[in-house]
Amino acid sequence: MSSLVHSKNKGKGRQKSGIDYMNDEFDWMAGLKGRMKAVFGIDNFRLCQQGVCNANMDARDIVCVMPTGGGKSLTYQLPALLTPGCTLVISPLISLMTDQILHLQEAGVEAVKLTGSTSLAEKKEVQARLKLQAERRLGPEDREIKLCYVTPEKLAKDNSFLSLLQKLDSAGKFARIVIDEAHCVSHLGHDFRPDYQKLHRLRQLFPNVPVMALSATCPPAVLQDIIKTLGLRAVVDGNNAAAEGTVYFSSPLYRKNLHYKVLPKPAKAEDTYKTMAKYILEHHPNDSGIVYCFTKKDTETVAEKLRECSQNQIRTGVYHAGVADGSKENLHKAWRQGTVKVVCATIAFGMGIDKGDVRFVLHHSKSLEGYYQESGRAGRDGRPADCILYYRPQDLSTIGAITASEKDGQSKLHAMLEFAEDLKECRKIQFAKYFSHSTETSISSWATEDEGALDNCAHCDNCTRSPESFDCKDVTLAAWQILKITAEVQRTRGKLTLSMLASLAKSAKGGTYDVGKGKKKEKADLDLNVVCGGPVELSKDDIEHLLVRLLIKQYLQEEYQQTAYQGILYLVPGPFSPQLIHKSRESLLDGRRKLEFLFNRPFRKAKANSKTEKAGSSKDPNQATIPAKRKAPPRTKRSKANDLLFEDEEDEEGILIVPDSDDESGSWLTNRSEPSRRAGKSNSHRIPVEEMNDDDSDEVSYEWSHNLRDDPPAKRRRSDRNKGIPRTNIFHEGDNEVLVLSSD
Ligand SMILES: Nc1ncnc2c1ncn2[C@@H]1O[C@H](COP(=O)(O)OP(=O)(O)OP(=O)(O)O)[C@@H](O)[C@H]1O
Repeated sequence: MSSLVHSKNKGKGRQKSGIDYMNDEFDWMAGLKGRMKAVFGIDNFRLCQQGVCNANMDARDIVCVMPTGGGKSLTYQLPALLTPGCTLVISPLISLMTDQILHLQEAGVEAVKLTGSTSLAEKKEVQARLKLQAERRLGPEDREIKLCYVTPEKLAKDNSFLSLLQKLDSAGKFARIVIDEAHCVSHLGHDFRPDYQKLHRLRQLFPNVPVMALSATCPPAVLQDIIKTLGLRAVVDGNNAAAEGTVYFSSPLYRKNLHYKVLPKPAKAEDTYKTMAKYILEHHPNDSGIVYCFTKKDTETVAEKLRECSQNQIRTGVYHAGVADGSKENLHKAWRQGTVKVVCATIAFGMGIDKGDVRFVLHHSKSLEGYYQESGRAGRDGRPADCILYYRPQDLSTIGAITASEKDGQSKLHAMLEFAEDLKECRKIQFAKYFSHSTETSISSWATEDEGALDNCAHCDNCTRSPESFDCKDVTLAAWQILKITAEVQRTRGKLTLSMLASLAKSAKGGTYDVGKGKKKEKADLDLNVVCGGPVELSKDDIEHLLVRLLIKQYLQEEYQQTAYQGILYLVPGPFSPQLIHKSRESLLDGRRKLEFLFNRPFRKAKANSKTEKAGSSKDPNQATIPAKRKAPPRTKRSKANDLLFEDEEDEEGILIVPDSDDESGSWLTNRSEPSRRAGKSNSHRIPVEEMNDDDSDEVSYEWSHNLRDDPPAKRRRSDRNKGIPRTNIFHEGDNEVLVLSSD
């Protein structure tokens, strides 16, 4: 063990079978709690913090997995104050360190950082202080450096710094090595960093200095990789730990105070800015928040537009990798002081950003991983916060083109679309299912002390959605028509984007579309009466949502084409298309087999209202987003068996019948016409699909009230025997039900 004098095994936490580090009877507990209150202003430990602090005080090697914003920092910062010597914290991002150090210095803790961009003078000063510490030559006025933050790159390259650490170790002044974001060690993790792999040297150089690895995401394979790379011993349970081994702690991944919602994204960018500004002014006029954007340019545009749309009431700032370091630090300060309220940022802003009172995070995400991760920046003080995902079906085309070349980009986008299209299943359960599948993290990680992983959260948009706000529609015929159209377009070597396909399917008789490429491009006619017996009798919004659902269910699939200027995503018949398309129109109508999805129920607004829309109109889907009261309705414990064992029914002829329980679609876009009005407009002539315009005199919108709703009647579905579609199984892991998603 470390040459430091630790209170090892002095406490009363040692049980017969092992040490229960969650116990509060350790000798150091009063000291920990006193400093926690005095320095950090925190009264009580949360999640597994107490156990981790105890194991830390006991000089154990530790792996701690806690959700983003859970409070990992306290688990090493607090013990560092009560342990002689300096704790080394390896952290991947300079913004992360800057933020942490600002906090610590404000609290009167001696914390420093050494990175590639540290000035020579500062570096010399820090090293001189550490040297004095190592040589035990600190004067009565000198204060020990308690926490020294470094980047892995710095550690890998700077041998003189390593030698200084060795001196500290020899003097018993090297308290601990903390590796933050430890999943970066593993090439199996989503954020592998080569310099993290070099950290294996630390155990060789400092065999007696305890190591602590922290992460918010650590599936079993990544955990094994971390243990191996860092040279740690096998893990032992923090509640019942053997005297040897790496003490392992984990906390539920679900944070109750985060309210997840998917909101409709208007078709036009200008309208999206207005929608966001309105949302902020109505629900969070004085709160801090983050708007995550895709590109650096977007961050600047959004920041400017939010200011503009709110007549400068929303004070915005910009953060992305291209912002100069000095400006970043200024932004951090302004944000923390509240002179900037809303940061418009790329994902570069986030890791380690520790501002407790972020009350909302707005996303336009391309993956559930991103949405979940970035949502973690909200509500770190434990108070309620909103995590909004803006979505519209056309995101498939725009985001799909961006992610087409990314590893797993398509499957991640599909998962995100499925999440966004879902009007019924609790968001927490959706996350739990998705992450247990995609990261092989046990689904029990989503259980809290009082709630099972598969219990409804009772406060997300789907849990609070009014049953009057959506309809279940039989779209068997519409789906058949769409597939007929795509088959015909494919036969003639044409291509249609989601928007073009929706317009074409909706046009009264048909339209034209492009066939061929470049100079050989020509127009082809498509007569809907001939191809599929007429136009699809759904609104264009509903058709767009239906297209996404058909894509998710593999009746359609994407075809990506890269031009000199841009990537374009087309929709073409998918692997399951033949199952539906070979039916005759008449046989679809016999009612025996149905394809049903949920759609948001539209309501009609008078045009005058839409133009002079007043803040607070309860009918506006973008306004009634927050339940009037945060009070969660009595938790409805769904029957897990009923909840989870939905399986796609497959009739004897092989058509998938999708029950409404989890295959729903919603139509959220505003400013669109209804079928009847649209039909009246374009009967007489054919127009190219790109030119079709669905503007109409009345505005159709959708109710967006999130009232308490009854649980949907559970339906059972048989297994989808088609390749690639996950199946669900449940078994028990301890007291928890474990859901396993597998593909045939
Ligand atoms: N026991 C507690 N009670 C109340 N607030 C706490 C507690 N522990 C930590 N916090 C606060 O929670 C916030 C998040 O803590 P922290 O930055 O350590 O999260 P984290 O787990 O490191 O998240 P990330 O993975 O994003 O870095 C901080 O503002 C911190 O002060």
